[in-house]
Amino acid sequence: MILSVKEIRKSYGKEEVLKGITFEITQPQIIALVGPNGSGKTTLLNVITNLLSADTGNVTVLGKSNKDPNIFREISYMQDNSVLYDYLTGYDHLQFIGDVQGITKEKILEVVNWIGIDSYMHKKVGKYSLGMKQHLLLAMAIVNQPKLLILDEPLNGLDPSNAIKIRKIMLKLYKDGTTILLSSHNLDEIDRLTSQIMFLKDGNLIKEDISVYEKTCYDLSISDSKKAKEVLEGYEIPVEIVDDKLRVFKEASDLYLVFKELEKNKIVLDDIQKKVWGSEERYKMIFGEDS
Ligand SMILES: Nc1ncnc2c1ncn2[C@@H]1O[C@H](COP(=O)(O)OP(=O)(O)OP(=O)(O)O)[C@@H](O)[C@H]1O
Repeated sequence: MILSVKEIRKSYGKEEVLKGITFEITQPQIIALVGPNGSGKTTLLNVITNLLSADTGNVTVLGKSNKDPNIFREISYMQDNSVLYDYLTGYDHLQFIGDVQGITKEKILEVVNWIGIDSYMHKKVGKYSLGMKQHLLLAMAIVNQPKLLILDEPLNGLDPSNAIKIRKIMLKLYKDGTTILLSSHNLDEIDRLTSQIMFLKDGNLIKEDISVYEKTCYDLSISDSKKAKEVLEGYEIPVEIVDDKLRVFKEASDLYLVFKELEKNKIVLDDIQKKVWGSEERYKMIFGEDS
């Protein structure tokens, strides 16, 4: 078991932000935590890493309670840049982690090189751009070669080429066996990283593997969406009713069976629209178009 989160509840005053969050990560994977501003993503990540106490519930990380400080030898948490000290250099930050965790200078320099912060690691952080700070935070998070890497908005403030670079680094870490749990508002980047998404809505998690929806889908305007849904689900064709239309998650070449079944059941097809499907569409369905 990599991560087990059970029945976590957390309130600030009267506002209950997390209403009994439960999930498990059993296999190495990349998993994204997605939700509107203020939905509780940072609160949940802070509870998982024990920076914040939950009101009820418990968390175990790699078989140990998250209250055990030794877990930070095997996991890392990349928070926002408020954890950085302006008057220290990037290298000072890394060296401090190295000293606490017994990481060699060679290993630190290897990570510095890989993340590409060598040219400015001896400058004071107060002079860094937002993107430079994000790179340093990532270097600090991976220098201990964590088995579980938790990242709060790692792509925040990155231009497209740096977002691509950080994505490649995350994919390489995953390939080498690191499990990554990240929160992000950048749904396009998430689609390139993973299909495993946890949507945080009204204090509850909706956990989905969006790859089951395929990458394209078709919205069919038909005479009886409800009946068509029943019929097609009998053939294990993934469908959903959206605004009275029937959304079919199939490639064009597989639609023949759909049309055949509609005809057989005397369901009239008026219109068909192709849609490209990704986490953004799923987000809009869960939170509404305007969120
Ligand atoms: N220390 C605190 N005291 C009181 N309320 C807080 C505190 N921290 C967070 N909140 C409230 O809890 C809710 C969730 O905040 P949180 O920062 O976890 O959301 P988030 O999903 O990470 O938001 P964002 O996407 O904007 O970073 C918000 O309504 C916020 O105002």
